[in-house]
Amino acid sequence: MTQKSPLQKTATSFAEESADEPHHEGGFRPDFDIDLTRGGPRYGEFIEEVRTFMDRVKAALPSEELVAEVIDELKVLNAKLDEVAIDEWRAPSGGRIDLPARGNITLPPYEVDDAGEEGVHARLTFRRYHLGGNNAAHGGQVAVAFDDLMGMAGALGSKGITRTAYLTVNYRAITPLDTELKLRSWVDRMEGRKVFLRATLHNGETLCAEADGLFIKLKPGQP
Ligand SMILES: CCCCCCCCCCCC(=O)SCCNC(=O)CCNC(=O)[C@H](O)C(C)(C)COP(=O)(O)OP(=O)(O)OC[C@H]1O[C@@H](n2cnc3c(N)ncnc32)[C@H](O)[C@@H]1OP(=O)(O)O
Repeated sequence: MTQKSPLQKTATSFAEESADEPHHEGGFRPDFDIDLTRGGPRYGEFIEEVRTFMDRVKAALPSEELVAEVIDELKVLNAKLDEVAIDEWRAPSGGRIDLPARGNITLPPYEVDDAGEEGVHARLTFRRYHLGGNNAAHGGQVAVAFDDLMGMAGALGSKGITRTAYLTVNYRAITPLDTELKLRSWVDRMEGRKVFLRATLHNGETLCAEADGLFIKLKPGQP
């Protein structure tokens, strides 16, 4: 890979700065610049197909026969993937920071435009599998996006590994599906291990939701 994304650049410098600290076996480990070749060059395409599958499942009215057929095919695929299951630290899903949402299938697919101590700017699109009702994103999915991208801003802003203590989301307007939205998250202030964060989610000029959260910097070894 010749060009690094903003998140890769920041994660690399974060990992370098953390290199002298005691190895952290708890929380989220700071070794972000790990092998981005895991899963191979088509891993992102694989994750995208999984997301498309979830969209199709959410939208489908399948016949009894089609349900049976899909079950049989899924059983074959699940058995193949079960053979290559590995621990969370080495699985590419969630660790491929070169891919949308780090290749994590449970996150709404986002692209980070800018990430650093000042905060994170990302674009994300909720889609059919995130449906709450009437073409709007499920509020829990909005909270997932805030949690992850505020956690990222918290980690980069505090140069530490943080966990969410509380997260308050205010839903201001419908969050549409299949629309590119902008999420911004930033550290508001820090008090010792307490990292207070804020975030906004916009559809153009419309504020869809905003959040404030407290993330706690973990002590070495803390789960
Ligand atoms: C580059 C790639 C990046 C990649 C970035 C990837 C980002 C992923 C982000 C995902 C983040 C998550 O979802 S994390 C998963 C969801 N969260 C969790 O499971 C956390 C569960 N809770 C816990 O583990 C714990 O309660 C902690 C760690 C949050 C805090 O425990 P602790 O470490 O023992 O700290 P504790 O002494 O209790 O509290 C420290 C201070 O915070 C205050 N405090 C603690 N909790 C609260 C609270 N809910 N509300 C108010 N205040 C609180 C205390 O009063 C105290 O204040 P004072 O007396 O000092 O004033």
